Amino acid sequence: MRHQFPYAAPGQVVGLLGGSFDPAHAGHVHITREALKRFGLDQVWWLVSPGNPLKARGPAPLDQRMERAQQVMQHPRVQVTDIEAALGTRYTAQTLARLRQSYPKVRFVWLMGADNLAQFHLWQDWRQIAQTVPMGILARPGQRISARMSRAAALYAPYRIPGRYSQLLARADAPAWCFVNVPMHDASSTAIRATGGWSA
Ligand SMILES: Nc1ncnc2c1ncn2[C@@H]1O[C@H](COP(=O)(O)OP(=O)(O)OP(=O)(O)O)[C@@H](O)[C@H]1O
Ligand SMILES: O=C(O)c1ccc[n+]([C@@H]2O[C@H](COP(=O)([O-])O)[C@@H](O)[C@H]2O)c1
Repeated sequence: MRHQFPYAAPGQVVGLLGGSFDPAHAGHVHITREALKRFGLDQVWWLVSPGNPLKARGPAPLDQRMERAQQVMQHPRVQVTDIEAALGTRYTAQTLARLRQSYPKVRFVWLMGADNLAQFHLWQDWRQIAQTVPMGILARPGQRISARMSRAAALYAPYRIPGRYSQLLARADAPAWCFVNVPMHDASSTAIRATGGWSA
């Protein structure tokens, strides 16, 4: 398997969008483009996961998900990577620790959809993640309330940057997070799998 470690210049701000991408879809592309703009990011790297530790069902093979993701996401400032397979990490806290070691002069921002903020307190070392990297949260249909009411949102409420100041997130010291009410896109991998979308 070919592993890819992208280049980032010292001082650049890189958004990380981790996901199963099983398969990648227009919703992923939409939030990536919005994140680049709203958080003033230099780049976004997709981290195509070897397998979400909280999902019982294994995803499609990584090579297949990488290939589809590369077809779907084409933008000069976005890289589709299998960094976690290369590092041998599955837990985000471990991935972030390794990336910060490998790219000491790069600022990372963790990106996720609102559904993942709602579940964030179930992740391994979630407080450590929140205290290490700024987090940019993007609206997702049906998830606004559960995200805002979540345990992580409550614990880190004093550190929330209002959406209208989203450009400040990347340069803020963690903990810092920002929920942006971007126009919503209702694509989901579950819906695509249910309609046999992998064969499309
Ligand atoms: N339509 C969308 N709007 C906002 N965020 C999204 C959207 N689709 C995916 N995301 C976010 O992108 C990241 C990767 O998502 P993932 O690959 O799990 O896709 P998914 O559509 O949520 O998949 P599944 O339905 O299998 O759970 C997650 O942070 C998720 O919240
Ligand atoms: O580290 C964890 O405990 C953890 C638990 C659940 C999900 N994640 C990460 O969250 C990202 C989104 O996962 P998914 O399956 O919802 O696309 C992906 O990078 C996963 O590795 C991480």
